[in-house]
Amino acid sequence: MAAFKTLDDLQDISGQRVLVRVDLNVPVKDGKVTDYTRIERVVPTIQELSTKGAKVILMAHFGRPKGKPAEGMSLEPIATAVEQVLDSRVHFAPEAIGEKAAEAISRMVDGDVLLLQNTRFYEGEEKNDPEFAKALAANGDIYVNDAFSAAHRAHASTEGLAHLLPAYAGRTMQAELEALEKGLGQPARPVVAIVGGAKVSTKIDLLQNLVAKVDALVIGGGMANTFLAARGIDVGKSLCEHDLADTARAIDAAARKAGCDIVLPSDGVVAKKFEAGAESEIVAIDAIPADAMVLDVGPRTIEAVKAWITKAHTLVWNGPLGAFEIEPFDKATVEAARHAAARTGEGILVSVAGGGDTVAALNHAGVADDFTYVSTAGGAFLEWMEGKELPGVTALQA
Ligand SMILES: Nc1ncnc2c1ncn2[C@@H]1O[C@H](COP(=O)(O)OP(=O)(O)O)[C@@H](O)[C@H]1O
Ligand SMILES: O=C(OP(=O)(O)O)[C@H](O)COP(=O)(O)O
Repeated sequence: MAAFKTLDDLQDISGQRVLVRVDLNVPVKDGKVTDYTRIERVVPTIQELSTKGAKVILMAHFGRPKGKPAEGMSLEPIATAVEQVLDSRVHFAPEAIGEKAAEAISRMVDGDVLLLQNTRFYEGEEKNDPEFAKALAANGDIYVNDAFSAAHRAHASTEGLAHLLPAYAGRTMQAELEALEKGLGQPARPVVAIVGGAKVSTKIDLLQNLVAKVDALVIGGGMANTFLAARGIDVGKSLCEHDLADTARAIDAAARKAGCDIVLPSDGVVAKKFEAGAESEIVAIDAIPADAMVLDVGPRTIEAVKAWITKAHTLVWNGPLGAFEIEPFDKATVEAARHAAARTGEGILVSVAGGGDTVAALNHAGVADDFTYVSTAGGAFLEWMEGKELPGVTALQA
């Protein structure tokens, strides 16, 4: 890994405006943050810069608002959550660029912390538009990227800005890369990956290379339905991206070629509604009712997943096996997590898990501290595992 500058290289920054890219894309339910891990992980960088007298200007995205303001995706409530964790005032600017942002920044005194509005409220962010990056850069003297979990995105705030201002890696960016290298640089075999969750279209391509790196790929969550459908199974109303059937088949073929076992659910827990208290039943995977959706893998699959964890010496995990936020659909994720934690405790398994919701799921299972390493990153972690370049990291090395 080519070196990048870190906060150790930043001397005498009192009064400087430091634009810090953080990942505040945290799980939220009924307007409340349900897992603070991502916020907690950026505290060291914020505090270090603030203590050194910098004006700390946080940039982040929240959700996928598609380039314009969207209801429920303002970062304003997240500023309050950051404030709680930091235990000191976090100001909020209702815009990320332009007059309102500049005005809020001009009111900052040394050591202040301010959060800018969701960068994805602007088309230029995801397009990595140089004009948008310039508009962001106009409000800063220095750029720090502490969002490892968004480093797989070549966006203006994660990549473009690094070319416009003196650029440094934050403490979390640094710690994540070091920990992943230490845990997974030379993984002991067998290596088992578990991939689940809901971000099917953005993660499915990663599996094509991942199968060459692991001995078994266990697929659960919404991701599994797309593979099952590609194999001709009727998944009813389940979360499924039918247009990705060819991609799923190509991954199946790549796995066969690489000698990687693909492990798909043999049974599922289905319900007609995705809500607490919804009636659910366990069905064989080829007997999913047309009007129901699979919200968790079933007990036979849980045993198969646990058997793979037992065989493994290294486990990489992104994406819950089911919709763990709602009982009883948390069962598979909780059981697999507890089993992996126990094997880790016995010194048999190196377990590395990542992703905003995956971390929340491990916290829900009460085992986040029992894994070898828990990354804040999901997609970025998988891309790192694949050996792909992460644009947000590469830009810091330029
Ligand atoms: N079978 C399923 N159907 C619908 N949603 C699911 C299913 N399994 C898991 N999920 C959802 O996937 C979400 C997490 O996915 P994702 O964002 O990809 O994970 P991460 O944030 O850890 O990278 C959770 O909110 C969970 O409810
Ligand atoms: O939550 C994130 O990624 P993750 O779900 O892979 O952990 C990051 O904030 C990136 O978000 P994105 O996948 O909408 O670009």
